[in-house]
Amino acid sequence: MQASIKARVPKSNIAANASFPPLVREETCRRDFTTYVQAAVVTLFLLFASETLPLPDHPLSPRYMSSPDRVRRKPNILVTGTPGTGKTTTCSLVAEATELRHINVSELVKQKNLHDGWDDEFHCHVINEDLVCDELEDIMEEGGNIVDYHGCDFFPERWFDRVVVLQTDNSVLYDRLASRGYMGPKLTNNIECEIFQVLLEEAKTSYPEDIVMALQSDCVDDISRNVTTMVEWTKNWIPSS
Ligand SMILES: Nc1ncnc2c1ncn2[C@@H]1O[C@H](COP(=O)(O)OP(=O)(O)OP(=O)(O)O)[C@@H](O)[C@H]1O
Repeated sequence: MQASIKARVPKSNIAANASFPPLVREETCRRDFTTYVQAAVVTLFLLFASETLPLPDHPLSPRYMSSPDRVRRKPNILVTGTPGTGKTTTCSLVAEATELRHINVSELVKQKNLHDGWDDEFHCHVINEDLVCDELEDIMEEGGNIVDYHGCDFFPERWFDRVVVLQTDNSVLYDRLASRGYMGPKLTNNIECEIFQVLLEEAKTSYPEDIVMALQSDCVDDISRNVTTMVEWTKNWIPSS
């Protein structure tokens, strides 16, 4: 989960330290007792100061340190699944009913150029996962988001309280994607992805199993039932203390 680690470190720190890894490693090996004492004093000072001072983006600043434990007042939901399974339709309905902020990652990537160019074979942008995580870090920490993307293993695990994987019968999905103009490898790859339940496996290996939920999305009734389930869950969600 390199992206998640990187996403926790403010961009400015990543840039500043980008050329230093060899030096840091050497210095670690050479540490003596005095260096440890100095580090402890600096750490204690920063911890004390963090209560009162608006420290800049330092790895020991409150922004960095409190991230994993900060209590969200509203939950974050990730809705994932193969393209065409109904993520955007479902998320926009849930967002309307709950006032969660709908984040369509594919749209965000296009709008903010969070990509490494265009893939001619699959006719899509090549997402830059680090840029996406950096872009979303602060709003995800606040909570109250429903994130929609056909992938899930690069987001930090701590962002989500519930991960929903939408699934669609292969023949239904084939027709849906074909009617959207998908063809060739883009069409077959997505259908294979659905047959082998790639997204469900990815979700189960990336998040605690008890927050991952698979929901069928073959017809309009399924959408309506799934929206009701997710709205109910959101309304009953209790922040962990
Ligand atoms: N359960 C469903 N029943 C009927 N139609 C559906 C269902 N789910 C999605 N559709 C239809 O399939 C098309 C694709 O839906 P949608 O854009 O919500 O999927 P998506 O998973 O967000 O796709 P992508 O990942 O490409 O953005 C839309 O025309 C939508 O109306």
